[in-house]
Amino acid sequence: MDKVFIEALEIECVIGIYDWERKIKQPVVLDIEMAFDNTLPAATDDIADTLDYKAVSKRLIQFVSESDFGLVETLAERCAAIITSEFGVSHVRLKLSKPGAVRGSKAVGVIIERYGSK
Ligand SMILES: Nc1nc2c(c(=O)[nH]1)N=C([C@H](O)[C@@H](O)CO)CN2
Repeated sequence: MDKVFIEALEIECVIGIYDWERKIKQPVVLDIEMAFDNTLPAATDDIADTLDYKAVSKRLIQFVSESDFGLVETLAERCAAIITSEFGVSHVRLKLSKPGAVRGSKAVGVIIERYGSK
């Protein structure tokens, strides 16, 4: 399966279940793999025939930076839903990391895979 990927997209947002976390912004990092067909854009060399990683990144930056969920699970699910519903992606694997959330770890978070209707 061909994939477009976005690696280590860091975005600041309100995220966390504790009172002190509701008052600050913290970074989350997204690693995303999205199914697509590489053969058509490779034949036409036209951005209109592919999944534009810049457009996906801009949409997620807008959404995540304005979000204020408690759990990383909720934020990850909502990001995956945007990718499948708004960009017509048939399969997405999304890793959402929260660096520095647990002392001694590099990051914690969730990895989810979701399928779109297309
Ligand atoms: N599975 C999860 N566990 C925890 C979460 C979470 O979002 N999902 N969040 C927290 C706190 O917000 C933590 O990140 C603060 O350091 C704890 N466990």
